[in-house]
Amino acid sequence: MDSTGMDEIKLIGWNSSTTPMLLQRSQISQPTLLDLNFRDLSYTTGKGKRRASAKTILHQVSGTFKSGQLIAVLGPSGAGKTSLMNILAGAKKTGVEGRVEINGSERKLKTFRKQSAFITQEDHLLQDLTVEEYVVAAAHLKLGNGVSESEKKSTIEHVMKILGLADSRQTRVSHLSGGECKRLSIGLEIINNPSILFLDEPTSGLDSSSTVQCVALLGEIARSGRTVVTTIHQPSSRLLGYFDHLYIVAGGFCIYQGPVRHLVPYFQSMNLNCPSYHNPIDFAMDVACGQYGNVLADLVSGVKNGQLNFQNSSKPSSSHDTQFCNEIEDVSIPEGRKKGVKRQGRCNYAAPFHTQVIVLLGRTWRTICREKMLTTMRLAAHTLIGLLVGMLFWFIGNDANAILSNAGLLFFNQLFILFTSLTPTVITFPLERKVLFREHLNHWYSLKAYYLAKTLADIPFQMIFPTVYLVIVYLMTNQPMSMDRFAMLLVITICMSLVGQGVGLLFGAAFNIKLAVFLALSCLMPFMVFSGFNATYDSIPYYLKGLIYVSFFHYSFEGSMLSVYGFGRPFLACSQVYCQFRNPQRILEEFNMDQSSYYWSVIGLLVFFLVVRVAGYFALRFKLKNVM
Ligand SMILES: Nc1ncnc2c1ncn2[C@@H]1O[C@H](COP(=O)(O)OP(=O)(O)OP(=O)(O)O)[C@@H](O)[C@H]1O
Repeated sequence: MDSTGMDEIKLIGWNSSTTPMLLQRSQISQPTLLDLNFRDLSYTTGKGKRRASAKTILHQVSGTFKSGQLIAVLGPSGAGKTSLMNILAGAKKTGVEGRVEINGSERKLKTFRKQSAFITQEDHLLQDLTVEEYVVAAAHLKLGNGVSESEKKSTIEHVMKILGLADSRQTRVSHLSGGECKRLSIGLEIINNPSILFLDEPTSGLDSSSTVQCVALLGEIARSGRTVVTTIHQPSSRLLGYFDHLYIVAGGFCIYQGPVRHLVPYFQSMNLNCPSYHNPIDFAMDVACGQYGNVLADLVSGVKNGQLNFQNSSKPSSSHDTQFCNEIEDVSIPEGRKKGVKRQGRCNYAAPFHTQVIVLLGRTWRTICREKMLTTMRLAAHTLIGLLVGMLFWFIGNDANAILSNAGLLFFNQLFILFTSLTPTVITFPLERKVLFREHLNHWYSLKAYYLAKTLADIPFQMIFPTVYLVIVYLMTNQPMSMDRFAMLLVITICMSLVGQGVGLLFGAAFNIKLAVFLALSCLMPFMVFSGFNATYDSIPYYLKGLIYVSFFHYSFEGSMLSVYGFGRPFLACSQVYCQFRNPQRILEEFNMDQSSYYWSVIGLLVFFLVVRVAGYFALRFKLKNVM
């Protein structure tokens, strides 16, 4: 490519309506040339803890995938294609043995993640962003501050044109078709010019025309020097022509590796003749499924389980010794190509930490604001429940005869705020986690940046909803008309909301939706019992007294009571002949709170907020390390 970037490559726009277009090469078309070589890869599930259930999915398979090639990984269902793909992409590490090399040297996973991209079968995308917003955010995160704004802009335009998404730039992801979602997923990953692209079933769910265009596009991406590895289910004969290299897996073994055109001769060399006018892949799948007898062992040894690359000779022979196969060449980069290879830099993210946080913050805010249904429902719930509670406890706040009811109201407030902040998070986060996993795996941003942005983005919403609720309830129940007391109660309520959201995040990070909802709600019960409302400190058995200090309900209830009855509040009104609790100090004594400090309650809640946030971060980190 010339330095002005004016070389042209022919790329096919994906829309069936568009004709092949000539697009200028930009920086996205000059990747580092990387050959991928793997030796004796085995993958066993259920190892260690559950030895009885251990299952070997891949059996010492080897192979070589070269740059500039479009490689299809094929095989019957359950053969181990996805497992192989996950391992090669670095998305699966547990239970894996063997060696993966890049240009002849052992793969360093951190560096490799920067050089490669993995597009999973399901498109885990944020549904409420538009195509343009998604691509712009990806460009800022993946190209970093080293690339000028104008370059980023031209790259964004280029990617959108290549993928035929220019007309859908203002369309939200939730409204895109399956094919458009797939194109977007590919576009987001090629924006920073990765050298190796892994795609798991990129054509699943696409119609035949979109499938051809998808594979043609992948072929063009490969031609520009990238190594493109994709799993695919039974490609048609027409589709087969786009692939350079086939890697066929059956029962966790490699039964063929080599060029597409040599597949039939390879089977012939094993006395397996593909019927005329038969799709060779259909034939290969039938063979792999055992429909032509027990020939898998011969096929596996024919290519030495992937160590050999089958090359047809001009004279077919029935023998299947190595005369038909070339030992896989040394994959270290030829001298001539080394010049074009960029130095593999230190493994850090393209964008600095603060840029990652700013971009993620903007993206998260947009998403939250656009989740109109959820946001409206939350606002409506806080308003309606506030009104209902206000009517139920109408004007009891200054009535010395309704002390227990008022204490119950203060306890309920905290309970309500906790659940309304916890539930949306615990339900939505397991889904959002998949987006995080995909983007983090593809080296978009660090987990720390994501987590900080997530925490900051949620804070305004955790403040607004409790404020709406509290204003309504406070006024309708006639709590003391003092700005200071209202502010103190509001601080406690917002802290409780933040704790609730943190608990939701912790459980949402660690478990799937069903388990997260069940466990989060169950685990809250003991905290609730030790709030000080249901049982006072004096009434709790001595060996359980310590638990009151680890209950954040205790701090929120105590802080609420002190806000309303503490700080020298004057005597309450009495509507009866005699009221036992006219003196607010007596009320606090009754609840064992006369010696308590409001400030310790706030500190207690803030400590909980920090603890659950940090625990949530480590739960995510653990998941990221172990799910992969
Ligand atoms: N974590 C796991 N625990 C137990 N078995 C597993 C696990 N992961 C994969 N397997 C099994 O390993 C085999 C290969 O799975 P894999 O998803 O790699 O197959 P595949 O070739 O991609 O199949 P398909 O084409 O149907 O997607 C399957 O039998 C699957 O049930």
